[in-house]
Amino acid sequence: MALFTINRYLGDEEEKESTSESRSKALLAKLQKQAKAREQQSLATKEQLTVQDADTTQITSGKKKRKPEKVEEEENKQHKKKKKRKEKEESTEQLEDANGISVSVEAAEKAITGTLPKKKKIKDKNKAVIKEEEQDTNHPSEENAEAVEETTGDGVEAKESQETANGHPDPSDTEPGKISSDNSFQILGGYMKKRVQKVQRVLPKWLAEPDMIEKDIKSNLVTLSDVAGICPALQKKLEAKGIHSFFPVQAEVIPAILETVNSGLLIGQGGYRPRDICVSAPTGSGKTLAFVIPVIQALMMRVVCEVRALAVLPTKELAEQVYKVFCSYAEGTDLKVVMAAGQKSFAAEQATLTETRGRRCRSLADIVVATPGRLVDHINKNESFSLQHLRFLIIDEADRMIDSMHQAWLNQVIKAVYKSGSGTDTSVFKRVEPGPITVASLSVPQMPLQKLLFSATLTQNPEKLQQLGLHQPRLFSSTHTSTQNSTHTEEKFDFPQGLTEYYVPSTMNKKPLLILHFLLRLKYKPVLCFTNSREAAHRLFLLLKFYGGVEVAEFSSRLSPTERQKTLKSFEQGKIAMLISTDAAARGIDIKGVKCVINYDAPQYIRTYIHRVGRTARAGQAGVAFTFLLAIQMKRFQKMLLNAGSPGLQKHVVKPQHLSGLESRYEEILVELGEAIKVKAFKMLNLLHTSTSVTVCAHSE
Ligand SMILES: Nc1ncnc2c1ncn2[C@@H]1O[C@H](COP(=O)(O)OP(=O)(O)OP(=O)(O)O)[C@@H](O)[C@H]1O
Repeated sequence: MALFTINRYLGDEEEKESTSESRSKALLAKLQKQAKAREQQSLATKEQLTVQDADTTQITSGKKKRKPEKVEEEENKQHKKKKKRKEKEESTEQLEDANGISVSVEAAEKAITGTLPKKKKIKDKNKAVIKEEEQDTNHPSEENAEAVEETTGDGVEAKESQETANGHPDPSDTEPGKISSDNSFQILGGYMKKRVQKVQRVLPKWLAEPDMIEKDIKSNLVTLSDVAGICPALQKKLEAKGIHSFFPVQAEVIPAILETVNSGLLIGQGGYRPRDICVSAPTGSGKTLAFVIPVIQALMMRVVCEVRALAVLPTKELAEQVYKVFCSYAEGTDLKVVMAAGQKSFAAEQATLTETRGRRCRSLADIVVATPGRLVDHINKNESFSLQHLRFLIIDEADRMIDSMHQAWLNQVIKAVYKSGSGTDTSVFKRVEPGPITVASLSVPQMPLQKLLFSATLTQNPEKLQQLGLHQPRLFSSTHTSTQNSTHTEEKFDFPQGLTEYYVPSTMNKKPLLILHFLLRLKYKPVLCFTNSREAAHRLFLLLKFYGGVEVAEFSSRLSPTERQKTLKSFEQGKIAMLISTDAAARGIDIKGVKCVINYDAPQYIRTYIHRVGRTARAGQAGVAFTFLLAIQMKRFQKMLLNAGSPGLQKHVVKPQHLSGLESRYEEILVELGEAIKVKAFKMLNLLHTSTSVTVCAHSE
């Protein structure tokens, strides 16, 4: 007895037949029937074609009835012209034939192939009809001319072939804008201008629906004990440093990170890899503590010293700032924090990172704070530097760090993290670069690497974020981006609550007087003033220094890292009334007590603006920002701020009489400055000349 019966469906008729022979017979009969039907159909079509060719006038009149009067008139005019042209052509053709001087293309083709092309055959038939009619009437009517035109050419042929192929009329005949008054060719596209449909912006769910962070710091403080998971020792330390409650971003993000280490550092919650965390919160909202506290809390019970947390920042100054915060909270624990940002020589940094005794290397750091360049140097040149136990990768100023991805620093870090992934290691420290989840990949738990991203202007561009290779990211944000009706491409950002923004209409010549007015007459000190280039910062610094009256300093790449460090310290201590800086101090720098930011040169990009003005109004405090705008910059700047979600930009007009008192001294200063620059340039030239001649002498010796 057969175990299985396979039934094949062969149609209703076949189902009735039981034997295979009868089934195939039935199938054959069916196929024959179909073939016969098709034969008959094609015969009928041929007959129809002949009838149509013979009686073109009838078809034309039938078609004509369907056309509106205006179209008909237009067509008649066109056809009259064409008819005349055709008659002319035909007469020349006939003449040429009669004289035997020229041979037409069709005749040549016929001579070669023995047949005429299909289209030409129809055309010839029609020509014959015209000739007959001409013989009859000697004056062809407009109707006849139209009939000739309508039945000749591709229009009819295409229509017929379409009808026979599909069994439906050609839709191009019924579509407006596609009917050609001249059917000798077929128009494929319409003339109508169509509005291009805007593409709806669709964000991934994690970006579109973030965990919301309250914007108002002051009215949303959370007491330290209300945030779960922080040990009493750390709470004490916070209080000792004047932190009595957490800011909203800290109250949301700290528990979320601590939750991912509930089951220990080696595996994520429930054995799963923890989700990466992205935080987008305004400048000065306390993002640094939002990662420092949970990382210290998670690592403080560690037994072996290995690099478990790595914070990457774009500049030396920022790295140093974050390093100091880590150090202050790691104090009293076994944790060792090391900075690798190029402040010291490579060898000196290497000595603080690793130690080699005999053939054994060991890490001297639990937490490393680095800039991308130096980090890559240590990965490539320091063999003892290992990231194989890295648990947290913190990327601060994440949007800026994405822009520096061309340096491929992240790839190098990831490579170093999964370096030991040979597949033979079966310990819990085994690390294999995560791929698609399979039973095999889940069978051995491995220590996860979790990325923590922070920025005040985190990009919402999924394409850019994708470069970071995030794992099921979770976003904490104070701005909600609606996915509904969001066809615009502008990104919205959050501005600090205590910030008041002004623009000051100005001209190029008035800008130096304006800055003098703000510095000498208004009580906004200390002021942080931004220019768009280091040359501009230096010129302005010289001008204000020559003018005198207040202490000013410059901050740019013109200074060495040590000079910059000193300058920042003096500014923080209140020894400098105005710091003139390039965008080197625009991001992340936390200087307490900055009451006012002045954009001497208007920033070109919204992100630059947000970070610059974010140096004031920090930690829920109040602050003002002024931007000097030339008339030509006004419209674009206002639009840029409006699109970014600025709460309001106000106009601040400085009356000319306020500046007039400063003018005479300013003129004198310009002369003095010119002299000084000349002397300086002369000295520089002299110096250059001496050094060149010394070199030449040395070479000649
Ligand atoms: N809970 C808190 N209570 C009091 N002050 C705090 C608290 N948290 C942070 N601060 C202070 O707020 C200031 C700004 O914090 P932080 O530098 O972390 O801001 P940020 O969000 O990183 O800013 P930016 O985006 O500009 O880098 C710092 O001086 C910090 O000491």
